Amino acid sequence: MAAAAASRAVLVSRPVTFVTGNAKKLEEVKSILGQSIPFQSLKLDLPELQGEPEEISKEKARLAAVQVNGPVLVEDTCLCFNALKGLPGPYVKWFLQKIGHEGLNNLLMAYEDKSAYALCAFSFALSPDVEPVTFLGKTPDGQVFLAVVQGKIVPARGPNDFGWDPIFQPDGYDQTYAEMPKEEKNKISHRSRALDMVKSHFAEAGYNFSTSN
Ligand SMILES: O=P(O)(O)OP(=O)(O)OP(=O)(O)OC[C@H]1O[C@@H](n2cnc3c(O)ncnc32)[C@H](O)[C@@H]1O
Ligand SMILES: [Mg+2]
Repeated sequence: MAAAAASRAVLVSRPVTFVTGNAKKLEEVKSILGQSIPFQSLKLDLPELQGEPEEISKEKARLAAVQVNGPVLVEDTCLCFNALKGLPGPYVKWFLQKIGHEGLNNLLMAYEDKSAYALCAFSFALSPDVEPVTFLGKTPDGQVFLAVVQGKIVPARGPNDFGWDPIFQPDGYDQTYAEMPKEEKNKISHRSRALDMVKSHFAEAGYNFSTSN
């Protein structure tokens, strides 16, 4: 496999830039990718767009690629409540800011079903002129998203240092994301599942990115 990829290596004269305004995302991406994909980062507050996760993520990549004028990686994260047909989804940032962990729990008060899923939609654009690729791992019928972790919404437990981590308990675990050691979250998270697809795509495409500008 490695030999096949190497034989059709595509040399890219610029490094990949991961664009985000969120320091915690960056920390996780760094620790999940390790040395597997060398990248640089740029702190930019991209617009909070509306729509389906895939479209939001793609549009973020288009906007970021124009700013960077080179290869970019971005992601958009959603927290989706099944009882609310997927909301707050991509709008969770505002919900969290306005009503907090307790408010998010209260949204589900009227429902027996507390199940939820975390989804990370990464997009990669090779340049501003190339249509971005999005990594959701969707099956042809659109039902299965590989970049998803199923779980449930619980009253907040654990350190409050990253978003909605204290209220999301993944299926099969008795700890919330916030209670888990970071390495454990990074092994099983929506972000690491999505990054597995990014890594495979880069390997298949044979990209060999420059490490300096
Ligand atoms: O600049 P970008 O990359 O867009 O960063 P952001 O903070 O605006 O992030 P999103 O638009 O993707 O909004 C997702 C919201 O979910 C939060 N979030 C993202 N990943 C998370 C994770 O793994 N655990 C808990 N909260 C997370 C994040 O802090 C936001 O409030
Ligand atoms: Mg954002």
